[in-house]
Amino acid sequence: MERVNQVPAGQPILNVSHFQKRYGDKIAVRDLSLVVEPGDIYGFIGHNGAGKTTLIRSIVGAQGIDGGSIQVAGIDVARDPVAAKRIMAYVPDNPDVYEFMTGIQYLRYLADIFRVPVDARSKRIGELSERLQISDALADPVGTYSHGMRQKLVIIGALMHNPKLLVLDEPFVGLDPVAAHELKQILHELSTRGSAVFFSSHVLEVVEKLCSKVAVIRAGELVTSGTTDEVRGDDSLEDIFLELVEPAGEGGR
Ligand SMILES: Nc1ncnc2c1ncn2[C@@H]1O[C@H](COP(=O)(O)OP(=O)(O)OP(=O)(O)O)[C@@H](O)[C@H]1O
Repeated sequence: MERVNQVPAGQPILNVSHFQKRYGDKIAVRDLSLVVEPGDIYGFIGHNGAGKTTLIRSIVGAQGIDGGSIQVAGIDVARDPVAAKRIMAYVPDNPDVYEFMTGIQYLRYLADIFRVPVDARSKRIGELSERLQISDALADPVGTYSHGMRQKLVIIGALMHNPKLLVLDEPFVGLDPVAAHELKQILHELSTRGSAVFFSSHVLEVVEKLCSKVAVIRAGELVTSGTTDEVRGDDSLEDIFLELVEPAGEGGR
């Protein structure tokens, strides 16, 4: 993967400002602000139902925004959704893929949507499918794939157009240890090329090791964010998480 077009100096890759989202009468996320810079690998953690998927779906434009704003490399996702989608990629928590396509058809389909030239797409598909050990299955229909194989396919598809911002919802769920290791390497490489990664996870050890920055959400509100070192201080991320998300006698769910 070549280096992505540079984001103008001083411009964050992701700027979430006073974001709010409601479902009916219920406010799922309120007044949430965070900034992701080029090169960041940003971990987003919180209890079940805290609001992680809600924010992620609004960042990638899979659902709307009820308050505040979200900008990707300076592009407002609500005002210019197509331009914003062109420079980011989304790996959802449930890798639902067109079952009637083969793996390679799905990847070529995505490459067409994102206008990836034929030589570049072949190179990326070859390299990534080898690394994630799925090359042999690319000729098979997606309907025959396991959950982990679909997850790998969706990850490769997300990397097809070399996104400036890669957003992943629980990306390590269902991946075997080799694939999880490769994915960590791939995310790291993406960040060193000037892109940014934002992902939710319940696997705090991975977040602690991989992420340069972390944010903790509790019941729809951000409780802390910053560099991983700042957030955890002298403790483990797990200790901090339990302290922030489950205060004594409350539980936070
Ligand atoms: N489509 C929806 N309609 C109504 N309520 C919803 C909808 N989607 C999410 N919610 C509610 O919004 C809140 C936040 O949900 P969200 O899926 O964002 O949490 P999460 O942090 O991703 O949880 P998990 O770790 O379990 O995936 C929850 O109370 C959930 O019940």
